[in-house]
Amino acid sequence: ITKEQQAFMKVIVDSYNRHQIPQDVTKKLLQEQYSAEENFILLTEMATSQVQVLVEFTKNIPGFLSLDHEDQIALLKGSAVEAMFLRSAQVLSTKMPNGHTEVLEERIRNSGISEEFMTPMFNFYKSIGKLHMVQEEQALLTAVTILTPDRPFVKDHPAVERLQEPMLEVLRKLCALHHPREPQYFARLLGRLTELRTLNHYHTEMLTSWRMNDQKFTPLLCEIWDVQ
Ligand SMILES: CC1(C)[C@H]2CC[C@]1(C)[C@H](OC(=O)c1ccc(O)cc1)C2
Repeated sequence: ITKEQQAFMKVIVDSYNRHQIPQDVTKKLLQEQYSAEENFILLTEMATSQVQVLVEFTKNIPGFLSLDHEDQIALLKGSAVEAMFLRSAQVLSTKMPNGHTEVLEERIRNSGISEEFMTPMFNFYKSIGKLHMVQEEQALLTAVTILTPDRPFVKDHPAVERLQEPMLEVLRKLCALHHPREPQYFARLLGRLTELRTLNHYHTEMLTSWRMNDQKFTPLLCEIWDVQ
């Protein structure tokens, strides 16, 4: 990894670590009582703070703010669900003190999300956990996901590709460095991005089923997912 690639990576990793989910959100997971409404409110807080963290992280991706402004919005809206699942998969499979993970899983299971969405979501968490990604890989994989050129309404594809390519190159080198005995590790990481895309569909279903039961989202979530 060259000197400038190291500097490039440091910007992304520091930003990824700086913008963690506020402790008060995760702390509440253990305290609040245990009804479907309470659980939904907690998940709403969690999702809202994850979107805020996503926006901050994205702004620090080298070159992102020099993209066309409408394309910046299109990339954020197009990747929000995937980035959220990626981050919560990492939080769930690594950072959570044990006991938290089970509580969070239980709250997710009892928040009015339909069962058919649960399975693919928890399968994804397990498949991410099994990869034992290091922090740099997590940060870069999230940045690669955000800089996906073929999101809906993106006008200047080549400009996004020019940002994503160096990211992929650094990620490839990182994988070889941290997983020397698994030559296919990088390919497996990118395979997770394909699995992530399927979750977009389930997520839309989940939002719709919540709306049916007249559940309230926050303005930020309404804006990023064009609901209400
Ligand atoms: C862990 C998750 C990624 C999984 C369950 C909670 C999440 C933070 C996310 O919740 C929402 O998207 C969501 C959207 C709107 C809302 O009011 C509440 C949650 C789906």
